Amino acid sequence: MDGSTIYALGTPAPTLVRPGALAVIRLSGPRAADALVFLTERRAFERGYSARDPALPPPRHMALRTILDPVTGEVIDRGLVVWFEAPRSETGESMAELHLHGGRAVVNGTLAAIQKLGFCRLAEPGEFTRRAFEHNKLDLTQAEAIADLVAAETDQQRRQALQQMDGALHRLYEEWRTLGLRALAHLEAAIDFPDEDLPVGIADEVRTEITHLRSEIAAHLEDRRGERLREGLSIAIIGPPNAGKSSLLNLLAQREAAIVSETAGTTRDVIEVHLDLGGWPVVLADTAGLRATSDVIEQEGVRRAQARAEAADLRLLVLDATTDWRAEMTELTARGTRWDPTHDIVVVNKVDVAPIDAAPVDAVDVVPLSARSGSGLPELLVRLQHSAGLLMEQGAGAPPLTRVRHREALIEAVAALDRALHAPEVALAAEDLRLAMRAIGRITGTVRIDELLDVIFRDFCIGK
Ligand SMILES: Nc1nc2c(c(=O)[nH]1)N(C=O)[C@@H](CNc1ccc(C(=O)N[C@@H](CCC(=O)O)C(=O)O)cc1)CN2
Ligand SMILES: Nc1nc2c(ncn2[C@@H]2O[C@H](COP(=O)(O)OP(=O)(O)OP(=O)(O)O)[C@@H](O)[C@H]2O)c(=O)[nH]1
Ligand SMILES: [Mg+2]
Repeated sequence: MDGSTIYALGTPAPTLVRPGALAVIRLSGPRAADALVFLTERRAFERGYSARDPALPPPRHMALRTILDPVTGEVIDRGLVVWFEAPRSETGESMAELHLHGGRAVVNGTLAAIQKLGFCRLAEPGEFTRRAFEHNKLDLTQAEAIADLVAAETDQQRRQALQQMDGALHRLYEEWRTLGLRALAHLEAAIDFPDEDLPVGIADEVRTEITHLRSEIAAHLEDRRGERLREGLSIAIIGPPNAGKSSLLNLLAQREAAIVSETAGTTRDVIEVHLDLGGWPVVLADTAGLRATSDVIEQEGVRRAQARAEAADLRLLVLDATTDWRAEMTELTARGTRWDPTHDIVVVNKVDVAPIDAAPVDAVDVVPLSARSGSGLPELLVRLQHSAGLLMEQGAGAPPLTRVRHREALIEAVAALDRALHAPEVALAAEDLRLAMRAIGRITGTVRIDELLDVIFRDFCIGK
């Protein structure tokens, strides 16, 4: 950190067409209070400023002030201001906030006025949060949770981000580090005070500790719910050509996202729409109808459809009630594509023209639907939410893994623990255990790597 005082607009930049009602500018750093006084008190420059200056409201109390250009004295706005005295602030530094009217001229005029002070600079993306990290207000998993909270589009994403912001992952990973460091201390004791009567290699009780730690981390790595929740549950709509897959996508998306036509083989590319399914974020993909074809472009479409069906968390098989859909269903669910009967769903479409008997087929439930009239949609939504819940629901247990960055570090930790368990010498086991703990420490930031911090905070928005 460079001891500078930084500033940024914390609300969206006002545009000509869309000014905000309000705009908030935040400052952080040793001269935040100076800036606030110089921006609100005409004679501050002349009389010399002190922390007792009446222009400065008591910490954490909002006050109404006239915002002035510090050089010309011109009035820019009349707004509310707050001062947070270090270390009781979001960043742990002295901070000031200006709550302004949201117009372009007001915001740009105030930003220019702050620049004119000569002792503040524009914040880089994520720099406020980074300073909070530097002042131990939060660890890296909590900083990442702030970015997730800002990006959260559904209730469930918000809940997960809040849990992580509250330190759930921080506590879990620090607990593992503590366990590992304890085992390491035992190993080091064995190196320092070798027991001549004992065989070389790690003692049984340390082995048990490491094995236990390894299995906890491995179980955490198995769990994909947290990542799914951040990225969205991937649902693939698949089925034979002309069954109404694109019609169903449009119905669920409530817009004409995909082209619908009576020609079989209309959809070739994968078409994605993002939905909020009762709090679960979903990426719904329409795909090309699955059939053997000599059309090269359609063949590529079928290949993409199959790849998406394979990769998806959940498949929605759409069949055409006016055809021999039972045979089609047996064929597609039994072979051809990946099929998971616990949460994948079969939809039989066009029941407006060909009503069906909705009894299960080969013990698989079918959902009758008319994408045209919308009948059957409520039942389908219930089924979809149920399946999403099965795939995503998190119990009261340990918090789930949420990021590839964490996953990669934990995979590295497990590999190092495995090496430690098989090490021929205690000293080598200790070194591997140390590497495992370093990998976990990188997740929380306890083990600090500057390049990593740059990468993490670069993805934040400016002003966060
Ligand atoms: N106006 C405004 N609203 C905002 C923010 C902000 O910076 N300004 N936030 C920006 O992220 C979020 C709130 N986050 C905050 C986190 C910590 C502190 C803070 O003052 N912490 C002190 C005191 C804690 C206490 O009194 O309990 C500290 O940690 O020492 C303030 C805001 C959302 N809303
Ligand atoms: N009667 C009736 N027709 C429907 C229904 N849903 C879709 N259709 C019609 O079926 C035809 C095919 O619909 P699409 O949604 O394009 O079918 P698709 O499965 O995406 O077809 P491909 O992209 O070619 O694989 C269109 O003419 C639709 O209007 C329905 O519920 N009832
Ligand atoms: Mg289609």
